[in-house]
Amino acid sequence: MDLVTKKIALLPGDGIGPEVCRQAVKVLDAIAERFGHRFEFTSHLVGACAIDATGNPLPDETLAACRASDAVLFGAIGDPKYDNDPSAKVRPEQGLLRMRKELGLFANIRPVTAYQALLKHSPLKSDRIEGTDMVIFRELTGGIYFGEKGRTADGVAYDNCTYSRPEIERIAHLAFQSAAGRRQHLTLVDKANVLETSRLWREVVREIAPQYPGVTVDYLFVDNAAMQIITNPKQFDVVLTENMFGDIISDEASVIAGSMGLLPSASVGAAVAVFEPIHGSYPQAKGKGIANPLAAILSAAMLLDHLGLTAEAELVREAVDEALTNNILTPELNPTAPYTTEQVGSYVAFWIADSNEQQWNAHNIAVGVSTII
Ligand SMILES: NC(=O)C1=CN([C@@H]2O[C@H](COP(=O)(O)OP(=O)(O)OC[C@H]3O[C@@H](n4cnc5c(N)ncnc54)[C@H](O)[C@@H]3O)[C@@H](O)[C@H]2O)C=CC1
Ligand SMILES: CC(C)CC(=O)C(=O)O
Ligand SMILES: [Mg+2]
Repeated sequence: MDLVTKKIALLPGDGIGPEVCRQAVKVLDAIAERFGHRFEFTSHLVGACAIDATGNPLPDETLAACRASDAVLFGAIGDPKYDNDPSAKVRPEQGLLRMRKELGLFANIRPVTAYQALLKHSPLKSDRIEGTDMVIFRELTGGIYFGEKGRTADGVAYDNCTYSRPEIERIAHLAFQSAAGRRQHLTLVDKANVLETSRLWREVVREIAPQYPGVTVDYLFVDNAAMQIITNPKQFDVVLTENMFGDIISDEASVIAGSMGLLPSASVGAAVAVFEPIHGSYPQAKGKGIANPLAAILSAAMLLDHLGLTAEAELVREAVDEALTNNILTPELNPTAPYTTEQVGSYVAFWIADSNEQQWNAHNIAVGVSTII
């Protein structure tokens, strides 16, 4: 692979967003150093910090910077002062939703893996989850999150859910293509026994299926899917679903990996792609050094894949596996001998920088290297 120069827009956001983003940048810097690439980072406001500074959760400058970049790395947005004020008209989440809409990020791809080294930490039985390897394709710019919403004169609240054929078709094709390159199995999760939008999803997916003759298609109601994802996750390969169902079942699926701090995602569409952990701003953890940075780091690996840097992405994943295997884990996974957000990031970065030299003691590296890198 030739050496590359890439512009990466960083949108760290709120809460733990900046802490986990910092670790992902450290890891990308280690990749650049090792392979001779150049990643040019610029940082921009989004979410509550953007409201505080400008009154707008997605300033024009931020959107322009995303459009001018080769890729975007996003942390998380959200702040309790808005979560606890239902009457707030301007909210951090509007920044994230508008960014997705403006950049046309119609597909959010969320891989879920049961890591061998973490099976023992899972609240789920190992034999149920061992070998799980699924990817959730969540529609990201339609459905109830984007429908007309409001209150009527007599105080009734409403959120409309709409989907058009083209909105379903474009993500369904991506999901089918993914399934065709994996285990040839696609499950559409919907609520077609009740919702008209879900019936349209089934109709469209049924029409498209013959274009992918090798792929077996299953249809599952979302309530049933929520149960089966936990009790029998190995049956799933590619899961295709609408915006809100995908949001909910992917948080649930993070229990299979072991933590919300482990699930990365890629949001893709027509133009620039955004890479973001699936978790939120976890405000209770802000500044405490307890947030798991691996979801952000694995999102950076997806970013590398997207840029065509597959060997580099693979090295990041190897380094993460190494951290998991050596118990270099934040407290939600390792409460008795936890490492900090920064130590976990440093361990991964150090392993990338020096993975041919594996003589060192894992603990010393994680503790010592944080002052070096
Ligand atoms: N993409 C985004 O920016 C998202 C933003 N939000 C916003 O985040 C704020 C907090 O929302 P919550 O519902 O509490 O969701 P959250 O994802 O921030 O946290 C939920 C729970 O997941 C765990 N968790 C999350 N990230 C973790 C990490 N990196 N390491 C270890 N454990 C982790 C913690 O137990 C936490 O209590 C809200 O303002 C919400 O609107 C929520 C989800 C996504
Ligand atoms: C603002 C929310 C839709 C964010 C969220 O929960 C997510 O994208 O997973
Ligand atoms: Mg969510």
